[in-house]
Amino acid sequence: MKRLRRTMLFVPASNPNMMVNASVFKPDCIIFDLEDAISLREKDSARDLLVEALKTIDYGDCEIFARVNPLYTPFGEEDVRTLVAAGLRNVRLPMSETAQDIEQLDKLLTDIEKELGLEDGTVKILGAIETAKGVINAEKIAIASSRVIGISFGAEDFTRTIGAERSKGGEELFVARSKIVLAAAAAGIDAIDTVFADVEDDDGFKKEVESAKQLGFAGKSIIHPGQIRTVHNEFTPSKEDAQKALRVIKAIEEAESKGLGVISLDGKMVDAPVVARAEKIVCLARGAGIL
Ligand SMILES: CC(C)(COP(=O)(O)OP(=O)(O)OC[C@H]1O[C@@H](n2cnc3c(N)ncnc32)[C@H](O)[C@@H]1OP(=O)(O)O)[C@@H](O)C(=O)NCCC(=O)NCCSC(=O)C[C@@](O)(CC(=O)O)C(=O)O
Ligand SMILES: [Mg+2]
Repeated sequence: MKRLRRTMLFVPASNPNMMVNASVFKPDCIIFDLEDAISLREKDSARDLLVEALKTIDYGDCEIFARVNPLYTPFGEEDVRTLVAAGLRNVRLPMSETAQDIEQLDKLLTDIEKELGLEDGTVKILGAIETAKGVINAEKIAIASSRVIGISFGAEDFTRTIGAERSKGGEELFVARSKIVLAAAAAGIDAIDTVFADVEDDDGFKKEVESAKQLGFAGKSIIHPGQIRTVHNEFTPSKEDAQKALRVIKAIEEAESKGLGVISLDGKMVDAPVVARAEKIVCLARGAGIL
């Protein structure tokens, strides 16, 4: 079954309280952060803490990622080596700007897997795109390695690199968000939308979540457990939609057995794209336990 990545909750890897409690809130994914939420002084101690957490805490069904430091920093390679040895299987690479950035990580992972006796390709990559250059290269980043299971958008750094302020309407983000969705769709991987930093602005957050769904993202990076419910509500089909999708699939199966490829159901045409959409709804609904 396809993994749901509706919510990816950032948790600073220097905060034991948050690290222990993160899965209680039931995000689909947890991203332990070693990059921007961690000061230079704490880089080594946060990595050590995360190793302990990976070895000792049961995070249940949550998919675990670590946002390592970029490989061009003094910390990146050490982060990847130490954490994979401790059991990490998903690396989020910040500041992914070119296919070469992903290829460099891919090669490092191949070496580490060999050293640890792991199967080649065990560790997956999520390419975090957060600069103008990264957005321009999104298609190449998305297909740079078979390890890439998704690409994400980081609007805080992106607006900085294009010299814009982040606005409530998000006009400055529109092209980049769409380009990332298209690149992910063409590669057959997930696109994950940006964080929304104002944890007290519920209305603004809801609008941004709605537009993320409308644009085609699979989910959203978030920074606070209070943001989980809004995202899950938007990205989970209702029971009614799921039942309707099942009827569509059943109807087309019956039609196909009679040699028909297109039919009418409740006065609406059902053809291949409608069926594909219905299958996606059923898949999401099953993953979320609705069906
Ligand atoms: C914002 C705040 C400080 C507020 O803290 P506060 O303590 O005031 O919040 P409260 O409301 O008081 O918390 C109530 C209870 O929830 C617990 N609780 C809160 N947050 C929790 C959490 N995340 N995980 C588990 N537990 C949590 C808390 O421990 C407390 O538990 P308890 O004491 O037991 O009651 C906090 O949330 C936080 O640190 N967030 C993560 C920040 C972070 O990681 N930033 C980096 C990633 S973005 C970035 O880098 C930009 C990017 O790179 C992105 C890209 O590229 O994608 C780009 O460029 O765009
Ligand atoms: Mg960033």
